[in-house]
Amino acid sequence: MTNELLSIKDLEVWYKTYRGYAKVVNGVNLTVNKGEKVGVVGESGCGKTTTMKSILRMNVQSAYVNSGEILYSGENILKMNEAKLQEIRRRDIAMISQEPSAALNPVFTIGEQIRDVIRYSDTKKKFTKEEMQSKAIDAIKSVMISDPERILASYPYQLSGGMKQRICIAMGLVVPRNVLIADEPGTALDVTIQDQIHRLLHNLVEEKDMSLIMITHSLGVARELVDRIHVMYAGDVVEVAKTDDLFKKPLHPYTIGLLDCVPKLSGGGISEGIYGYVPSYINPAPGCRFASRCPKATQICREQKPSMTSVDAEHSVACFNYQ
Ligand SMILES: Nc1ncnc2c1ncn2[C@@H]1O[C@H](COP(=O)(O)OP(=O)(O)OP(=O)(O)O)[C@@H](O)[C@H]1O
Ligand code: NI
Repeated sequence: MTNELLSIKDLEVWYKTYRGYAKVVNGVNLTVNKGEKVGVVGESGCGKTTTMKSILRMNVQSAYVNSGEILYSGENILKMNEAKLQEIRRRDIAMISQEPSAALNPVFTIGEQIRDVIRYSDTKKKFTKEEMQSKAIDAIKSVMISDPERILASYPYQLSGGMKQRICIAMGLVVPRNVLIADEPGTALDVTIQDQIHRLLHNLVEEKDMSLIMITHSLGVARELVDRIHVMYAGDVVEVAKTDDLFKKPLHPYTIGLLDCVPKLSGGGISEGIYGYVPSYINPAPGCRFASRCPKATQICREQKPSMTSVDAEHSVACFNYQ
């Protein structure tokens, strides 16, 4: 456990809504080791972004952390003062948003924005203009964009969606950091570009020996990119395993349903997927949140929340009736 760099413990995040609290994140546990690539996989609305935004305390005002800890190098980020939190954001952990356009400021050039990231990464050191420009150029080149000078002088609206997403990656990597959180980079893009962006991210993270938390809907994408997978359903982590083990021996009925959605080269038509949808987070039913959609649900599943059980050293599942 000495290798553990970031760990989320029993995190609960609720949103205040006019109908009452939406109890979205329901006691999530998640760990990332030094240099490890971890995936968080689950369908839309299951709380991936809410969980990830909690790490850097970037959730909207109406989000409320009901309980839990987020330990980074042993210190609880949720309890840090503002100055310490800023330092972590500038130097330790970067997050690439699901929406690149929202992450870039429309009134500043790309160059101005990248130079700001460099400038504030070390407030004691004074970078010269030339130093900052050369770092910015290297960052743009590293994400496979040619003509970096022109790009640095451009405004976000002058760039394509794929370029903006690359710029966001460049901004996340321009300062050496320990952890990169990538929230579905590429969802807004076509599949070929998405794939290129995933590869690029994977290679850059490996080159710099950073840890990666990759959020995605798709187990297929996670399989290509990460060492270990956390499967998330309706605010709960329901299964954690090394990527290969998860594919060889999926245990949770939800994971098995998700795997049916991964397209197979051998064909076999379109799978049925998982029937139903993520339940409401306002006044959620007791018990396992997957019970209403689960082919294996029994009485106990509707009454008690299953806790995480280790089946192997590195494989755990939260289910009363797993395979
Ligand atoms: N500001 C908010 N106020 C109220 N509810 C919210 C707010 N933001 C998100 N939610 C709700 O929290 C739940 C989880 O949303 P979240 O964005 O974390 O899911 P996600 O897993 O990242 O989904 P996606 O894959 O579509 O990005 C959803 O039901 C969503 O409607
Ligand atoms: Ni999301």
